[in-house]
Amino acid sequence: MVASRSALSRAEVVAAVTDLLGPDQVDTTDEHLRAGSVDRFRKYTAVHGIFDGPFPAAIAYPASTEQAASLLELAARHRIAVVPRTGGTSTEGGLEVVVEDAIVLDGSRMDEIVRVDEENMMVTVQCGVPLQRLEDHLRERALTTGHSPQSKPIAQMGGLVATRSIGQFSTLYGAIEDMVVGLEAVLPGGRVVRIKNVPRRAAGPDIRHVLIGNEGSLAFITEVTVKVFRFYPESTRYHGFLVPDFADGVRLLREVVTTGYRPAVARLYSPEDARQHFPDHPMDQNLVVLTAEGPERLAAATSAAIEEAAAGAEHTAVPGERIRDWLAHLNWGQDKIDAEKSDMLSTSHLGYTTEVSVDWSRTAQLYESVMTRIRTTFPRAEDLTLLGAHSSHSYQTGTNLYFVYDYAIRCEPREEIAEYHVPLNAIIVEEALRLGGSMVHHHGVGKYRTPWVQEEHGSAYHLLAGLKRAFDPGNVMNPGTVYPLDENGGAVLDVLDEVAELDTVGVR
Ligand SMILES: Cc1cc2nc3c(=O)[nH]c(=O)nc-3n(C[C@H](O)[C@H](O)[C@H](O)COP(=O)(O)OP(=O)(O)OC[C@H]3O[C@@H](n4cnc5c(N)ncnc54)[C@H](O)[C@@H]3O)c2cc1C
Repeated sequence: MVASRSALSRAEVVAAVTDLLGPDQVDTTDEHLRAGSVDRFRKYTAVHGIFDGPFPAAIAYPASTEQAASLLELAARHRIAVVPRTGGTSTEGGLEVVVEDAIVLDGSRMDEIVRVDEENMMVTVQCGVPLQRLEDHLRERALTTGHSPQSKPIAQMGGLVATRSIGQFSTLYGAIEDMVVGLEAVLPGGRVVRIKNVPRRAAGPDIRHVLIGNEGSLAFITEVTVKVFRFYPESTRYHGFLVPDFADGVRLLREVVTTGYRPAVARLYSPEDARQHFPDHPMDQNLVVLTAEGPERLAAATSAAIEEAAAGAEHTAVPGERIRDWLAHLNWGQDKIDAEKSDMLSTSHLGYTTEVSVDWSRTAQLYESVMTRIRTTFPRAEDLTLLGAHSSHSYQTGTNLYFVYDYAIRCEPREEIAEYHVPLNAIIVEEALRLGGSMVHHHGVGKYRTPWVQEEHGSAYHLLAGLKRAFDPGNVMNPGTVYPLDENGGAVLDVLDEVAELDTVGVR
């Protein structure tokens, strides 16, 4: 916990925010402030009503970009910490409040679908539009964003862009950074910037990327324009293959993707992970899932290529309908979140995930090394009830690994994070970095992966640090997220010399 650096008292912060927005747009309900001090990284302690603070002074709901700008001006003037939020599905501590008397800046009331431009194939929305609502709106016009993260029913466009999210059909449509055409955001201090919507340009570095993935640590995203695609639901083909080894599955995914075909879904599940989705899944087999969608002839050709690639590998086919029915229920709405809460309470058991990425040649090695290290070195390994992984997003050069771990909690609820979640997360992150991969594939750095962010970027941390220096030198925006926090509430911006040295001699 870090003390507020504002000269304003907690009551004065609340009064100033209420003066700006009016009482209907400011929430100071104790219960909401407590819940708003954490995210799903602390879902187990939260369900037990354990909140250790600090608690925000207020949750502010701007109704417009102008109001968001005046809030950020106020925050900069008085050095009040700000934690941006939209859908609230964050999993890595991005919403955790670590500085006293902060303001949670909640964009969920900025929820207008501003414009569907069918001619130029893009849609402009405010940050608080839930992706599901946008998709429903587009599907009525036979269009889609192509974005389908599992949190689609709840996550909102501002957060989806701010975290560099990715959806289940990423091999075909790309991740959010491939979809964003232009944006509007408010910088610390209240300056509004708009990045215009053009198909492509070569006017210097791509400034969209200053905002995409900033996790609220540099700016508050108020409006987003994303591409839309024609939607062809009737042409989709579903494929499933059981393969004996995880490495066989990696080879099959690589074969399909690098041959030049673009399946929509391209996934590989370890036996343990597959079993949680298909209760009769054989424990000596891994599951590869591929789908083909798009215009009929393209989907047919992709489907044929998938079958051809599978024919070159030892496998047992899974009926396509099984894959179709399973995919239809993969997303998480509020119903599943609520069911998980009551399960956690009644069973003292939960599941978490850590997602990383690595190149093709080291994917199977990373899978094996994490599984082995957790089984042999994690002191509470006997409490694990599930340990597995899947690859869910593949690229020309490699893929991601999404480790899943469930455990029975045999300690006080308050100790769960330190005893289980943090050390398990650390093993996966460390192994990914050791094998030259990235410590985070799509959930964001949040607050819990900042201990490794300098190692992640090496000599290039200088560039990331420069953005903080340029746009938020007072470290008002989401302190402790992406950039490690120092004891005075500032951001740690030094490059780790030993890692930078490895870069310059070409070891990394
Ligand atoms: C069940 C479940 C399934 C998930 N599945 C996926 C998945 O398939 N793919 C995936 O990528 N992620 C997934 N996630 C993670 C999460 O849904 C994503 O990170 C999502 O993009 C967060 O969107 P949100 O609107 O909920 O953002 P929030 O949770 O509100 O915020 C997330 C982060 O972005 C910042 N932020 C929020 N709004 C803004 C803004 N307007 N401007 C600047 N910063 C902002 C916050 O400070 C925080 O750091 C899943 C999460 C859950 C709980």
